[in-house]
Amino acid sequence: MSTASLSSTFLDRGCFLKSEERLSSLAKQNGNKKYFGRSNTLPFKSLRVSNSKPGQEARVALLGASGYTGAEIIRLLTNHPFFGITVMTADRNAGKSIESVFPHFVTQKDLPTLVSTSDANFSDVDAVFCCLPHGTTQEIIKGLPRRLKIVDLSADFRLRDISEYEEWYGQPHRAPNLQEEAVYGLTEIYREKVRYARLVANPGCYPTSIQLPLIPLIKTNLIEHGNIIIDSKSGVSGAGRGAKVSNLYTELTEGIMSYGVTKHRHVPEIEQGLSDAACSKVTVSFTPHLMPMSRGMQSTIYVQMASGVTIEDLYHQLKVSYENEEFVKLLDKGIVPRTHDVRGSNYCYVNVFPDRIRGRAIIISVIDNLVKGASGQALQNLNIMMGFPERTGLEYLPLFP
Ligand SMILES: NC(=O)C1=CN([C@@H]2O[C@H](COP(=O)(O)OP(=O)(O)OC[C@H]3O[C@@H](n4cnc5c(N)ncnc54)[C@H](OP(=O)(O)O)[C@@H]3O)[C@@H](O)[C@H]2O)C=CC1
Ligand SMILES: CC(=O)N[C@@H](CCC(=O)OP(=O)(O)O)C(=O)O
Repeated sequence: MSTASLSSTFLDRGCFLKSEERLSSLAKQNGNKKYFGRSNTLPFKSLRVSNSKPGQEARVALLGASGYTGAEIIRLLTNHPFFGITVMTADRNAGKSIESVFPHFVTQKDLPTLVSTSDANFSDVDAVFCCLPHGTTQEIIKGLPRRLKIVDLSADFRLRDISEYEEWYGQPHRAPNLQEEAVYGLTEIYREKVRYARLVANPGCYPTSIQLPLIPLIKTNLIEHGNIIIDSKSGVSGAGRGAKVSNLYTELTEGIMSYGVTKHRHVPEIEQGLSDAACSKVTVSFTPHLMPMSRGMQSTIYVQMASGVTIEDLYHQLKVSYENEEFVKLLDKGIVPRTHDVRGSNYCYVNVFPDRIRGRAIIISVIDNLVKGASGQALQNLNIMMGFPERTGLEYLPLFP
């Protein structure tokens, strides 16, 4: 596909802000291949594209670079032609080089040394990925210069209702004014709001895997709103890199563990998104499980179809909703989505199956919790906020097996 035809595809889809001339010149600088067209770059192959020197296009600060989602953003940005990382922060690991924390970055010699967040200098920064634990993030983001575009991966700005945040997260909200301007970054659903946002609250991994298939079906009244049962499973990287007894190999291997039963903090986030789609309050039964795998997430969702609706209607609606989307794929009928098939990629694979109980359907959705469930979607959002094509730096095929 030519540069011109690809860029007009982006224009048609409303995913593109730069002028054609600028795109062509940027494409030329990159040998016309890293940025345009589909790359077959293998996941985990660490490449630094020729013009991605820090400062050349957009300068990024990465807060929480020594955590799992921070590392995943570094990996994705090594293949991004327009972002350079100028600041990286850590807490216990402040003062270290990134390769001493993550030896898989040994080839990335031009990454900055980790500093503590309080020592970070934002004068050479245009945008921030905030990969810090929830609860610490509001204070830190409140202190950042207002000219910065921010994508926050924590849960601190996801719930519009401050009292709901305080109830589910057990602490006062420390930046209620910023909450008002935060845009919820489930990209495929809120793309136009993301485009003009200064602060994006990146969705949780479970809510991403659940809302992507359910929102189109709820919006079109194809499923009952009062009878949604969600069973989700996550790889252990979803819990972060911090040491916890419950994440020890011995506690996890050869077993499955339900947790947060009846009270997981993603419930209000899921219900907020589904209620918005329904224009009325939607409640769900949701149980997450920890699986003995490092990354990957599956949500199996049991729904009651509305009166007169068939499985064909559900399939057709998902097809129509996502046929022009790069990162959400409805599989062919009968094909079961597997976490293996999206590993290391920004894809969400979905399918819908008729239950043997008349009138019910089973939806299966898979993502990589660290990519579409966190860092990949965060980059997708920042690309849009900065006017770069949405899939830049995200064109990784899944790593299989
Ligand atoms: N893991 C996942 O799949 C997903 C995670 N998220 C969210 O993204 C955020 C980051 O998650 P993840 O990368 O997994 O977490 P990690 O625990 O792996 O990393 C946390 C990072 O924050 C730093 N940090 C910890 N405490 C503080 C503090 N008080 N002040 C400043 N920095 C601090 C850590 O530094 P150091 O290591 O040096 O101590 C580390 O760099 C969390 O809010 C998480 O809930 C969202 C979706 C999915
Ligand atoms: C396996 C595991 O522990 N997963 C995390 C969710 C990861 C995520 O999406 O977290 P945030 O909402 O904080 O961004 C959990 O259940 O709390």
